Amino acid sequence: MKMTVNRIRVVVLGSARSGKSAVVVRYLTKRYIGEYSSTGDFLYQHRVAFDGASSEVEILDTCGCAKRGCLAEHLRWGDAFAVVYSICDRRSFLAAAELLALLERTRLPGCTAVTLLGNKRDLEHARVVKTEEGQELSLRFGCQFYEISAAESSAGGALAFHALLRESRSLTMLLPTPRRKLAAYSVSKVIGTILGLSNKSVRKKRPSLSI
Ligand SMILES: Nc1nc2c(ncn2[C@@H]2O[C@H](COP(=O)(O)OP(=O)(O)OP(=O)(O)O)[C@@H](O)[C@H]2O)c(=O)[nH]1
Repeated sequence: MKMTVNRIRVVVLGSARSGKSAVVVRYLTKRYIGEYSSTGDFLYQHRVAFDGASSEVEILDTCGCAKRGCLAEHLRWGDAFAVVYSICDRRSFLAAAELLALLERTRLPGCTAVTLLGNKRDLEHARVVKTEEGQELSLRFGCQFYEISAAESSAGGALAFHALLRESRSLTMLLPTPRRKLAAYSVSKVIGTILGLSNKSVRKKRPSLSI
């Protein structure tokens, strides 16, 4: 049987040092590497097969210090979003809440797969964000929620990414093409309005690095 292939673009957002790169690399390679460059965005590409279909997945690991203009581009570029915070850093949790609110304002409701990831679960002794707070936040924004540890295991992150990809693919199939085009146009306009940018400045600029 011939498999159909679709493309899913995932954007990983969150504060600096919340563990975005560790989570992405753990998911893609099953390995944990302690330190990563935080000087720019990284684009990874891989292919996954599930439910009898194959997807070309592009994962954009964003730099936590990204400027607002970059954020607007990222929001427009992505089909699905993983918002990462550290359970040991309340500011990263508050930043995650702001990102979810921004996603809600700039994407058409019900058309975008989003997951909230509370990372560094292995550091229980340093926890400052309760599991219930993550659950409540995800309920408020109607997104998925997982607490994971990139350092400890690859299972939690893999579960979270697969669930995100599955939801994104289902949404793509449900949404007829003309509506998808309309969604992208509207999103670009809304972001431009919120951040005071022209349509031109939020056009996709593809990061150079890929594996
Ligand atoms: N204990 C523990 N440390 C982690 C975990 N995930 C990441 N770290 C550490 O947290 C620090 C930041 O991780 P990064 O993956 O670079 O975080 P980032 O969000 O990509 O950071 P920026 O690139 O600055 O935005 C590094 O020292 C990682 O080793 C985890 O699950 N547990």
